[in-house]
Amino acid sequence: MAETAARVSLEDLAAIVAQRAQATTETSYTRSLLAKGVAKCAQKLGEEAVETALAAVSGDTKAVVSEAADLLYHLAVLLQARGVPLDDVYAELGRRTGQSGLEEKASRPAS
Ligand SMILES: N=c1c2ncn([C@@H]3O[C@H](COP(=O)(O)OP(=O)(O)OP(=O)(O)O)[C@@H](O)[C@H]3O)c2ncn1[C@@H]1O[C@H](COP(=O)(O)O)[C@@H](O)[C@H]1O
Repeated sequence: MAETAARVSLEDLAAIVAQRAQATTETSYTRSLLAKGVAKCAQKLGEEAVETALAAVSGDTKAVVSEAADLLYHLAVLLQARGVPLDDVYAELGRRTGQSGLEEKASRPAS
């Protein structure tokens, strides 16, 4: 019988990325990506976002799951590269709870 892989949460992923940031570029994709700097990490995140969006409209549900996993991993790497704790993102999401997205949009300064 096939073994079921453990589930990995965003917190787990952030912890894995923080730990792999200490590895060598020879042994870790995470470390080698971080070594290329924030702009490269941001580019990878953008690519994965586009690939997730394309998968969503393609009708291939397995591809959506796979690309979304890539996207979350690259988000964790970008947050690590910028030194932004995942907890700060959670706090921001919490701050928005109870307010409709339409209210939030209306409260933004005019650009
Ligand atoms: N979740 C992931 C994960 N998702 C995607 N990827 C990598 O992200 C890359 C996706 O980018 P592409 O498809 O564009 O691949 P590519 O063309 O080779 O990428 P580039 O050369 O452009 O950087 C692939 O190399 C994937 O293997 C990941 N790499 C690592 N993790 C996690 O991080 C852990 C540590 O990995 P290492 O840092 O490599 O030890 C792993 O055990 C996983 O838990």
